[in-house]
Amino acid sequence: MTSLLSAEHLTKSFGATPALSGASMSVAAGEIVAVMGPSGSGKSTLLHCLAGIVRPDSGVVRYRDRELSAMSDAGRSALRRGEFGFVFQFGQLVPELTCLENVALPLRLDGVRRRQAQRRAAGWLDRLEIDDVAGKRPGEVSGGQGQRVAVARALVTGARVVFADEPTGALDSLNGERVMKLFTAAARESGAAVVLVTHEPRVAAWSDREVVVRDGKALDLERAA
Ligand SMILES: Nc1ncnc2c1ncn2[C@@H]1O[C@H](COP(=O)(O)OP(=O)(O)OP(=O)(O)O)[C@@H](O)[C@H]1O
Repeated sequence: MTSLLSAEHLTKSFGATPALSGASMSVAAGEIVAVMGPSGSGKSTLLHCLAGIVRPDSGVVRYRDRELSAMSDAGRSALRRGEFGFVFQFGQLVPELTCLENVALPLRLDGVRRRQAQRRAAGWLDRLEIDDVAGKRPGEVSGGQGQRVAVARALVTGARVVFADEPTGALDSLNGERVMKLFTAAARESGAAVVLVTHEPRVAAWSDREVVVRDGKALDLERAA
């Protein structure tokens, strides 16, 4: 399978602490990949390098035909805005905006007119089964609803890759399952690839493939069917 996004032999240290020591992995278009491994093994650092947030000390990150590791900060920011979406453990929604406005925000930043942005945002809220929270602010909704808003916001611009770092880490298992079910269905429907960092096998079970990170190295595992 040709890869959409790949990391080859990444190394990254924070001071004297090595976070990555030769990590490689790849993601195909539309594929959902879970990145697993013990605490401190380098999962988040690998995700941040793949997403162009952190520049590795050595090694190559490629997205399509572009080498992220060789791009300027401005070039990587533009790529992130245009092609990538993000979901973190705590949704990181803008508290002053309604849920609908939060989902519409990336479109508004891209210059889409308010009415059209809100219409598209409403479609995503509907797809994630949270149209009832459209007019509420993030502080007025449950953790699971907030994470579904964050998923809608990550997908609304037509992102080709969504990076999710412990997206269900703050939820109980029932809500976590619900978020993963709707998240993976929405990503598959829009053809977005997902790179999902998680500790939890139940969350990883929603992926097509698992990559295990240990001591800063990544091991690609085929999912045992
Ligand atoms: N910004 C930073 N400054 C200093 N050290 C860091 C930084 N980010 C990560 N590290 C260190 O790099 C190593 C890998 O961290 P990373 O967060 O990538 O691991 P992780 O597998 O995602 O951990 P967890 O599952 O606990 O979130 C750890 O030893 C961590 O302490």
